[in-house]
Amino acid sequence: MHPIILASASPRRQDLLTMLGLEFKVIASSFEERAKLDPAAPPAEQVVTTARGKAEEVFRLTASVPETADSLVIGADTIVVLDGEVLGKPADQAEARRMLKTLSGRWHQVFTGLALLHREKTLTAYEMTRVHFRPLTDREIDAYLRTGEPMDKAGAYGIQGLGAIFVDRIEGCFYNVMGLPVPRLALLLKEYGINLPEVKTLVGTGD
Ligand SMILES: Cc1cn([C@H]2C[C@H](O)[C@@H](COP(=O)(O)OP(=O)(O)OP(=O)(O)O)O2)c(=O)[nH]c1=O
Repeated sequence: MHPIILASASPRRQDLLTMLGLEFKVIASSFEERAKLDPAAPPAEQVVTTARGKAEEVFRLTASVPETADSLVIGADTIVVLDGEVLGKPADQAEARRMLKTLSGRWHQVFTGLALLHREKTLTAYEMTRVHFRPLTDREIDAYLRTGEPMDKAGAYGIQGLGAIFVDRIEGCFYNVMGLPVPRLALLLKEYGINLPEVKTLVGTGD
């Protein structure tokens, strides 16, 4: 099995790969995320381009070293999109407050792009999840900001954390919002011969 390298500093992404029972190393990518992006490009293209950029930067390091030349490098990128506006990680509290106010009481989309780079094959994909926030009061937003949770997350919220109290509807993959579309990633990993444990259906197998 190819050694897996996660090109991400995101603790959520590390948690999700661990949840899948995968062994992997982490080499964070310092790829300049948004600098080179065409802001008019479709969100799916933006997250795939950025995920690929993150993975490529790490792949260049690992591919040139014999011990890691057979590695499979995984890059990911998550953005929140509302009315066509991309909400990345907030620059400061003021921007986080503005993001949460615009998300309040409305549907938005979360896109995560994936890039899997191996010397023999590169695969990319993206997933989109629709998330609805109930209306938020300014007091709730300020209290949430004081927790610090918004600051390292696209759209200034963490659905897997306290941000869960804002979400009253979701359509699509939950883990995609958190930063890794797990079902889609499992399908891509099969293309590299990495088959996550077969989950036997308990009904009707008899064993
Ligand atoms: C919407 C949402 C985003 N996020 C996180 C996932 C990502 O870590 C972050 C989006 O920023 P990213 O740029 O995708 O990732 P990152 O900077 O955290 O890590 P790296 O670039 O090294 O891979 O927002 C949540 O944890 N929960 C959520 O509900």
